[in-house]
Amino acid sequence: MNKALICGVSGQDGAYLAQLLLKKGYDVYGGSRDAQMSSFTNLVRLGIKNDIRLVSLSINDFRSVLQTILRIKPDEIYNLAGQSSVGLSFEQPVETLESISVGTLNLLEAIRFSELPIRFYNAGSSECFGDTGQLAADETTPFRPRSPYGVAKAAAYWQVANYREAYQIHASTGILFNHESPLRPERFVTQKIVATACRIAKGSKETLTLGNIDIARDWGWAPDYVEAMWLMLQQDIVNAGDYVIATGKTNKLKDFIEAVFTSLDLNWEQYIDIDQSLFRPTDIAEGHANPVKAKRQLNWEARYSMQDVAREMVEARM
Ligand SMILES: C[C@H]1O[C@H](OP(=O)(O)OP(=O)(O)OC[C@H]2O[C@@H](n3cnc4c(=O)[nH]c(N)nc43)[C@H](O)[C@@H]2O)[C@@H](O)[C@@H](O)C1=O
Repeated sequence: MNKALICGVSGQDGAYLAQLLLKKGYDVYGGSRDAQMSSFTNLVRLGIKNDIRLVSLSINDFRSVLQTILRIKPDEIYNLAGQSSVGLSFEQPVETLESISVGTLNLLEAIRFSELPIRFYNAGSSECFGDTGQLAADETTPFRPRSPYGVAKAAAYWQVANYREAYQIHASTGILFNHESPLRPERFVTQKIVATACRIAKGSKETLTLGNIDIARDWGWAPDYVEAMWLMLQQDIVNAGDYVIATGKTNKLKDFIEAVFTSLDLNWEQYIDIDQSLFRPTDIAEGHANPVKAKRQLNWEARYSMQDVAREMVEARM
């Protein structure tokens, strides 16, 4: 039986990936900073909490990483741990850099030290590209991050690339564009919109207070994206590398808002408030992606459009 260790199992992607690997027959170990204290609500919601071997693991602490790897001897490690909010990274830049960049380095260094044939997936991000204007970013597009989060993800990306070249480790970074689901917390804009709209539809007298709604993103469906992570680690070592994962379609945030409110028979323009304090010091105006390498190499394609994502998220709440 293949053994997989998911670092950051309590988050949206960790939970869906655990579900996928269990279905594929893996023995799944789930790492979380304090496994005794965490309630693992996402795992409970998917009904898989009791099927996962939960372990306390702080990827910022090399001793903790090394001991865990030597004890479990996993075939595959998925690094989904660390700060995930771009907005919060402006408030907590040091924690962001440490949890993402130092955390990834600790994992790579422990894999190298263990001399085990472990395959490694690293959660990268389209935030690394920064603003590419109308250009659809692919694996050759230079990074110009515009947030502490993007800077930290870019550093982790280069660490992975270096360990792959220098030590022939089977290591890949998935450069994932935005991907959403009912497990998204309200800190992210899609769930904030869906949760507020659903409350209004049920009679709440609130407004939806947002920051910059003139942005555009490539929004996909998280359960689709965890399949791409797994596929990267099933490649021959020559194809271990970096992959842009996205739908290839960009939508305005206003279109997402409209899709959600219209599905609830509401006119969104009546309920929106703009709060300048929610604007980020620097933001990405539009994100465009070209995921053709993933299609060609992994035979992976996004199945859900932005409209499908909006519908599924609303249905899960109503
Ligand atoms: C690829 C990338 O994807 C995600 O990062 P994100 O794109 O920052 O996601 P978000 O949902 O926080 O913001 C999207 C956009 O929406 C704008 N926006 C307006 N008004 C509000 C608002 O009220 N809240 C929030 N959160 N955003 C707002 C905000 O300014 C930004 O332009 C993470 O998964 C990350 O881990 C990741 O890697």
